[in-house]
Amino acid sequence: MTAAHLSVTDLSWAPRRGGDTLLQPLSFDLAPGRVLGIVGPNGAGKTTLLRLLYRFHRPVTGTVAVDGVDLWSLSAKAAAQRIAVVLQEQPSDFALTVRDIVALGRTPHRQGFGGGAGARDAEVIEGALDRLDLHTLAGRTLGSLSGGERQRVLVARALAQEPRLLILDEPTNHLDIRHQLEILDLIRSLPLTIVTSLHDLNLTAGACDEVLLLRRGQMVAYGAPSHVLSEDAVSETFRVLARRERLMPSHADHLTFHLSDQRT
Ligand SMILES: Nc1ncnc2c1ncn2[C@@H]1O[C@H](COP(=O)(O)OP(=O)(O)OP(=O)(O)O)[C@@H](O)[C@H]1O
Repeated sequence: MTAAHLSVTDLSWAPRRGGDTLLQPLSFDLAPGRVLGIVGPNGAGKTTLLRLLYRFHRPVTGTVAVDGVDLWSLSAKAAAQRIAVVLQEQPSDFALTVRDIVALGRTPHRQGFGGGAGARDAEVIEGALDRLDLHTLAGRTLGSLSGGERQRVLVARALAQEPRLLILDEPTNHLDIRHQLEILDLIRSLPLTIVTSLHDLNLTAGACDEVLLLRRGQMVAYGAPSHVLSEDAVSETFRVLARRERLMPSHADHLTFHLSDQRT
């Protein structure tokens, strides 16, 4: 696996040309192998930004470049050879087995319509099943799995795509705390560049190298978690009273939140 360099310049988006701009121009640079967490209140534009990064939305202004190549200069297939996505929506292929679903990740690498699966495909699929510890579930149908197991299958499918950039939309949604920690641990261990939206700010601080804070379609801050997730920035962006404490003996920072209007 090779990690991508992601470079975003003056990127903005509106549903229609001349319509309301839902994402104001923003720029950032993510070095290969880094994990970026995108955080912000409901409706801040997290999913919109991710959709621009995986070439679902075409920018109104600006560019998304992966290893120096503008995504919109690539075919959809060539983009899918570089970028894989794990979305919140569960697929409807409930009757397919886990191995079938993971094999779908090879689609962008197949030659022509109905191109056959080679020995290398089989090797990559087994590797992805191994990494997500899915061998015992490989023959089960997706519909028979728990939400956490399904999430692992979707990550395995994304890895079978052999991307350089992996994008995840709220990968911890619907997972219990153990599975949340496991999925974030896994994300950290992958030798890829990763962009993920997350709601839990403490998990974000623990799992990400960089954080991008969005509010009403605008980038409020970008950088190290300790810098971006300050009490003031979090309080203002989420309209709460945020307090940061240092936990002992780990020395990790931990945010707690209160409704500000409870004190007035
Ligand atoms: N295609 C669209 N047409 C019109 N409005 C849209 C479109 N896509 C998103 N929006 C609006 O843009 C805003 C940002 O939506 P987005 O889904 O990116 O937010 P989010 O930060 O991911 O929210 P959440 O945390 O609730 O998932 C919302 O107000 C949403 O209704």
